[in-house]
Amino acid sequence: MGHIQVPADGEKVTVNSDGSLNVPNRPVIPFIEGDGIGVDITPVMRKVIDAAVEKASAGDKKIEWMEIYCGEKAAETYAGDWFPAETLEAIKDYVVSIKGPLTTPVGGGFRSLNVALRQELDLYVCQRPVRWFSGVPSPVKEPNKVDMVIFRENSEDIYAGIEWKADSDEAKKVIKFLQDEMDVKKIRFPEHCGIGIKPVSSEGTKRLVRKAIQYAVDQDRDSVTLVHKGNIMKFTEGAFADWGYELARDEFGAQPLDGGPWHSFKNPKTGKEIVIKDVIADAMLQQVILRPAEYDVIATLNLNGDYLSDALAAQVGGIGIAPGANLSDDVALFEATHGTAPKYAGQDKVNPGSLILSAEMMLRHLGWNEAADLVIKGVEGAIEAKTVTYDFERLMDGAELKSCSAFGDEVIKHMA
Ligand SMILES: NC(=O)C1=CN([C@@H]2O[C@H](COP(=O)(O)OP(=O)(O)OC[C@H]3O[C@@H](n4cnc5c(N)ncnc54)[C@H](OP(=O)(O)O)[C@@H]3O)[C@@H](O)[C@H]2O)C=CC1
Ligand SMILES: O=C(O)CCC(=O)C(=O)O
Ligand SMILES: [Mg+2]
Repeated sequence: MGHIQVPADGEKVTVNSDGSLNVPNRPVIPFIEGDGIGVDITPVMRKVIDAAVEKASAGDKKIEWMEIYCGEKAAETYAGDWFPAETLEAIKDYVVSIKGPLTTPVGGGFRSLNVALRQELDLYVCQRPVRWFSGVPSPVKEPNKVDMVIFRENSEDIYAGIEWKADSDEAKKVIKFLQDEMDVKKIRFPEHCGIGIKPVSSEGTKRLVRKAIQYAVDQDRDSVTLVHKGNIMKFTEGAFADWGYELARDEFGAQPLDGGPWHSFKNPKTGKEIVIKDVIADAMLQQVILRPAEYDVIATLNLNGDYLSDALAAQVGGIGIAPGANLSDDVALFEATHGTAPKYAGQDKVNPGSLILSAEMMLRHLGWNEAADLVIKGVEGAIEAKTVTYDFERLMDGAELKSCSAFGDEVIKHMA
């Protein structure tokens, strides 16, 4: 049975044949509140975005929010169904949505609903910009040099969820197949061994790297770095780098630099050189700390991208201020990088910045740039005034501690 209440006054965002969006003045935007701190941050995000849209359009435009359900609230609403089909349909049908974080149990229990949403909707790009806002406390000396955009592959890698528990019939069968038919002798302890499979394809890699390079072209960026662990996982992570370079040559006319492996090509829009390079994932984690100015757009596989997202966020103040988007060729689902932070749930305490900035990305995606600019102005103003949530306050001298909702009000105040 349906539980989604469609707002009477709104209209759908639609996709034109060239992929551009038709955005009415009162678009219906589905939102998932989210588990844990979702109850705190989602209403604050909505209030901030409504204020920005109203101010930017002098009241001509308004988002018609439509609640859709996934996770704990879905289980309550849909008699135990954590992942209602109606929710998936709405995200597809309404084209642009936003979600709070959803809980995933560790070890046993159900698979990640966040990952399932990305897979079911083929939201193959996870785009996570990482930039510093002046005044945000950071553990590094020059956080202003961090300005990177992660393009994390969202549909493949070990996140595909092809794994079997140790001692299960399936794990035993796969191990026996590997030993008997593939001559595999390297499983160190085959008796009680869990098995996971890591699919990485040419198609999956190329569609992700294409988006990353196109972004570098459109946004006048200097480089795209392919991050991989190809020295160890040659046919998955190594192939990711090879296919990335191949795509850069075939579709963007990149040529090897000094005999390779790095490549470069001229940005057709600016005439400036864009370098395509690759770095091995472990080295990358120290490079981004020691030499952040050398990295710009990053294209990487699913697990590397997950690790890099939180690590890079720490350099610019933590995952309280780390936004993101999950994108297919036509559907967009915006979400913060962080999770449900259960110990803070319902306390009106955490930083709503990540979800607010995810919504800021959503406003730009809709073409509502004036409203997006106001959100940035408000966030910058609230941080500069040192009126911040606990995560920043504990690291800043002379800051005034604000609750989650009071920080949202500060953001709105500083839009003026
Ligand atoms: N996309 C999604 O929906 C995601 C869901 N998850 C899920 O969330 C659950 C909890 O995961 P966990 O590993 O604890 O990671 P979380 O990201 O939920 O929290 C880890 C820590 O990050 C800090 N943090 C997170 N969000 C904020 C915020 N808004 N403001 C300030 N600080 C914040 C807190 O640090 P401190 O303790 O220092 O204050 C918190 O304890 C798991 O079920 C996990 O699977 C995880 C990531 C993404
Ligand atoms: O799905 C989850 O529970 C975690 C996902 C995650 O960490 C991420 O997408 O960054
Ligand atoms: Mg993560």
